[in-house]
Amino acid sequence: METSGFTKNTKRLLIWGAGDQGTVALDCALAMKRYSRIDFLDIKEKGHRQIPGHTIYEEAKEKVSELIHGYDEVIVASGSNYLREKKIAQVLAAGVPLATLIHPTAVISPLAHVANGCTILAGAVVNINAYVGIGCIVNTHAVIEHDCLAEDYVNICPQVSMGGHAKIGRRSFIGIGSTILDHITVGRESIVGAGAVVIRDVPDGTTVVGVPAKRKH
Ligand SMILES: CC(=O)SCCNC(=O)CCNC(=O)[C@H](O)C(C)(C)COP(=O)(O)OP(=O)(O)OC[C@H]1O[C@@H](n2cnc3c(N)ncnc32)[C@H](O)[C@@H]1OP(=O)(O)O
Repeated sequence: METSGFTKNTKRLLIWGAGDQGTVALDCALAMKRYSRIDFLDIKEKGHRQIPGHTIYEEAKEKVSELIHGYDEVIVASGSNYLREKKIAQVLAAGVPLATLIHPTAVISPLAHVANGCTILAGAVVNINAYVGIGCIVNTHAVIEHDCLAEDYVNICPQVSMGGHAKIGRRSFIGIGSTILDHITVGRESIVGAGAVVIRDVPDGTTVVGVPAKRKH
């Protein structure tokens, strides 16, 4: 697991995205007691939101690189897998470290791998030999069982359960409360609807819903 050197309350964090995912990231970062200062970056149209105690900087293209260099770590907080990937690429290109936010109540096996830029929320479990790629969201109380793979930029919603050896392809979205049986693969850029039970492999670019999950027409 990469935690980029735990030091209490000394680092400055920039959260890129001040929407719902941004405030959830703030909550997680505060619980970690790792950051001395936490601010936001977002586009102006959304900028009427106030988050007391935290500055929301306007996201102007030409200023992004300069601004993020004023912080020790950046987390990209967007529910869109595409936007997260795009913005993470900008952060990496600027040479600023990505934060990895792991809520203190999440249980991560020391033998699991959580890549940089992930947000792992309260009560989530990542079990032994599981691998979670760059920029994933593992939401509240999701369970990623032993030997699972979540490729880069996956969004795993609250209360999702993945049985052992299940796999989720890059940029897929796994809806709230769904279950992926052990040894099942969900392809890349696929969507699993809320509450679905996935009992067969899902091809790339496919949306499935229901119990058992079937392709949505
Ligand atoms: C912290 C957070 O809030 S994290 C976010 C949590 N949110 C989620 O997990 C939402 C996940 N999204 C869904 O489940 C969505 O319904 C999707 C992506 C599967 C489909 O969305 P859309 O393409 O907009 O589908 P739409 O609402 O038009 O429904 C199309 C059909 O699929 C059915 N359907 C849609 N979602 C589901 C579902 N989860 N389970 C079963 N059937 C479904 C609808 O009933 C409808 O059926 P009909 O044509 O027979 O009437």
